[in-house]
Amino acid sequence: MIQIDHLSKKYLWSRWALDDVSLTLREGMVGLLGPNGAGKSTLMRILAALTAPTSGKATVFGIPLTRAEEIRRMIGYLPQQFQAYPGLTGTEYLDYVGALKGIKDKKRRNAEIDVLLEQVNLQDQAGKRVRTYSGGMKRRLGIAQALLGSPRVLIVDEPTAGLDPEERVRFRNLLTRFSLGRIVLLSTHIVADIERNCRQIAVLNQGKVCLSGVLDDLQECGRGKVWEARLSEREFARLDPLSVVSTRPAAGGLLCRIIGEAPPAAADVSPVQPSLEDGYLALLRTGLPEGAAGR
Ligand SMILES: Nc1ncnc2c1ncn2[C@@H]1O[C@H](COP(=O)(O)OP(=O)(O)OP(=O)(O)O)[C@@H](O)[C@H]1O
Repeated sequence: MIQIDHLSKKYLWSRWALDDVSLTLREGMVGLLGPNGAGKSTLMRILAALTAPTSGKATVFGIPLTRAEEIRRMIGYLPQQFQAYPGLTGTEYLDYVGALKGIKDKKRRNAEIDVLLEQVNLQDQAGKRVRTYSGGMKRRLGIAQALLGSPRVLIVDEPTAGLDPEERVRFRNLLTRFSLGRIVLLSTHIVADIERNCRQIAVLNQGKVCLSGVLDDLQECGRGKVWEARLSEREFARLDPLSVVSTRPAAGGLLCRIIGEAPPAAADVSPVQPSLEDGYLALLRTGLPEGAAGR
């Protein structure tokens, strides 16, 4: 379990990147959602013992962040801007990381690297230098280095950025398998990345936790706030653009999915079931529904 108590972080010349964050993260996949600048990467770097908080504390399986070496040995981390040495081959790079992670036995290291290369679908490129890899291939190498050594906690910062749809699905399945009996903390601003496979989610906005719970809690945030309206171009022009989730052409104008506390002013409007993404957008735009506390 990861226990986070009143963590705050302020960078020099910046507003609070994290503002009194308290969360309990349990075994399984945990999705950390939030818009750009919400504080996701900052929270992850703090939990990986790479940045110190300004105030507050956290423990990872009972070990406080102040025991940084122990924390780092327990955690696999894929940063948002992952870089590997360009002159090494994929295998050489993983071998180097494996040695750093304390896998001393060369045979064991090689065996683990072979399995990982296959899991991230890099086995055919493993002998080539990293400088020749595409962005998606580098990302997959980053995922492999984070999984190396089977850490008890895996922290992956926007891991699917730059992956094609097929690799995205492969990666999601890999993480789900890996999360059995471990904590996998995955940050994203793409709701589809956390659909189905996350047991727990937390939503950050402007450094604060605005929801901690399960996927249904997020979907509930959209209840009574999602509308489908057939609009003329003139009606559409009067809408707040931020309230429109999607539009498609329809007879006599546009069919729009709209988020708002009240239905849009239009003749042809009906309420619709919120999707998970609607719930997320409604939460960011209109806040928690009345009486909701998350868990
Ligand atoms: N090294 C830094 N120095 C100063 N300010 C920083 C630094 N790193 C992050 N910030 C600021 O802290 C806030 C949170 O940034 P952070 O990168 O943690 O957000 P994020 O949710 O990961 O965003 P994104 O989804 O865009 O990656 C932002 O306002 C950002 O500008």
